This record gives sequence, structure tokens and C-alpha cells, in this order.
Amino acid sequence: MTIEIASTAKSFGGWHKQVQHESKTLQCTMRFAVYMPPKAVSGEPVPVLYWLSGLTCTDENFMQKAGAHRMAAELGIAIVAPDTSPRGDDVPDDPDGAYDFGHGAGFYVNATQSPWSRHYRMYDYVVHELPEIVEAEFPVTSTRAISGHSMGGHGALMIALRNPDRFTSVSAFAPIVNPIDVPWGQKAFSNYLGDDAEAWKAYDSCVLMAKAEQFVPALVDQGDADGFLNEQLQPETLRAVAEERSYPLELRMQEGYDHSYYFISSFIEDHLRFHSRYLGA
Ligand SMILES: N[C@@H](CCC(=O)N[C@@H](CS)C(=O)NCC(=O)O)C(=O)O
Repeated sequence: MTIEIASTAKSFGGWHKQVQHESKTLQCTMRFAVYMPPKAVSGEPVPVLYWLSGLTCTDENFMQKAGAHRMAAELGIAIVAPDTSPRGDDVPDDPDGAYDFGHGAGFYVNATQSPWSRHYRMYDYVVHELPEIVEAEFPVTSTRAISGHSMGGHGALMIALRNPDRFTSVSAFAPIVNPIDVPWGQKAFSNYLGDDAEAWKAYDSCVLMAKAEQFVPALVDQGDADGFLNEQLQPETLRAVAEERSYPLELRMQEGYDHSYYFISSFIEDHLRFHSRYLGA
């Protein structure tokens, strides 16, 4: 595997790098971002928090706007932020150019429907190819946590619920918890996965949590002034499942916060400290 370092910048004693590579899973050139804390830079392997961003994002939004580097440096945690979809002129996009499907909106699923199935395999990319590259190329351990925002919060919860042995802990900001039941999820899943809604359930956190046999500690923050709260996010549905199953979920409603990175940057320290307890960082 060949990777190319597209940019490097020192940050809080560690390094932020953008990494470009040919993805065999997604059949296109991809870029992801890595933050390496000072501990890793001095040669001691550190655990990794994978961050999955929301609609319209690239590898840049979280790294530039969340203010996570200071705490990751202090705790000795690496952060890896992939792009949110396959990219490039050969990768089909929403025919109307909508922001909630296609480029920037891979929804972390493996598409089964034409023309999406050739490139849109973000589930396999995040679960398998990305950690393989990161663990081969950087001074990290194979101890992993996962977090994300909105569509990426859906991705983080769903991936942790499906892979409890691969992640020590999961957290999310304003996640889409029940995509099979809300417009963003229904549009994406019907196109990527087809009309049979049974197939969608494999990617729905509420469905997965209801039948989970192994628990991954979970923290979710949700702003109550988030414009997407009632139509798209509906975290109370996940709370009800967690209570029913005695799942270790802490769901915090945060008064006055919206859907933006101002909200994420206000609570990212709590999320990093939460993960560090399980990562053994
Ligand atoms: N209408 C908005 C909806 C998309 C949106 O709110 N995206 C969130 C994730 S769901 C985001 O993180 N946007 C990028 C940013 O704030 O940097 C847009 O086009 O930006």
C-alpha cells in the first residue's frame, strides 16, 4: 500500500497530516486526516479515536473546527478523520446535486444498488481498510474508539454496535439514531440499499442496539436548539431502546446548542476524556 502525505502541520507538540491513497475498497483516490499527539511523535504507540463527520464534510471540518488537538495531545490519543464518501469525477453523485446524498454523504454503508455499489462502500472502508493503513503506517496500537457527528454519529454508533470487539467505546454528537425512520436515512438507504427496508436494518443503531449481545460504553450529546432534532435525529428513540436493554448509554440534552461545530467544540473535551478511560491512554 502506498500513501502520500499531502500536508503536515505541527499542532500542540504533535502533528496534523493529510494522507492521500488509492482505496481498493472505494475504487478511487481518498484523503484522510491524522492527528498524532506528542507521545506518538516521540515513538510510543498510542490508541486511536476514529472520527466520522457529517453531511457535506471532508477530512478537514473536524480537524479545523472541533478544537480537539489540545486534549488529544494531553491524553495521548491519535485521531483519524476520513472523508465522508468516495470522491472524484468517476464517482456518481446526487443527480440534483443535493447535499444529503452522494458526494459528502456516503452514510457509512456498503451500497448494493447500481450505480452506487462500485464506489460507495464506506462501511468496509472505515471498519477495515482505513485501520489497516493507519496501523501499518503510523505509531499507533490497535486499540480503537469511534465518534462522529450527525450522519457520522449514525456511522459511529452503528459501526460500534456491529463491531463490539473492534472498539472500546463510542460517542456521538447529534447522531441520526434511527435512519430507517427519518427522511435523510430513507433517501440514502433506498438509493444505496434498494427498496427492501429489511436490508436497511443492518445499518440502524436503534435496531442494532435492541438486539446487541455485547455492549460498548456510549456517550451521546444533543443540542436542544438543533434545527434537525425533531425531523432527523430523534435521540429519545435510542434512549428508549437503551433503557429497555440496560445498555450503557449516557445521552445528554444540552440546552441552547445547535447542530454546528460550536456545539461540538464545546463538548469535545468530555468525549476525549470519556474515550481515554476505555482506551487506556
Ligand atoms: N445545509 C447544511 C446542512 C449540512 C450540515 O449541517 N452539515 C453538518 C453535518 S450534518 C456539518 O458538519 N457541516 C459542515 C460544518 O459545519 O463545517 C449545509 O449544507 O452545510
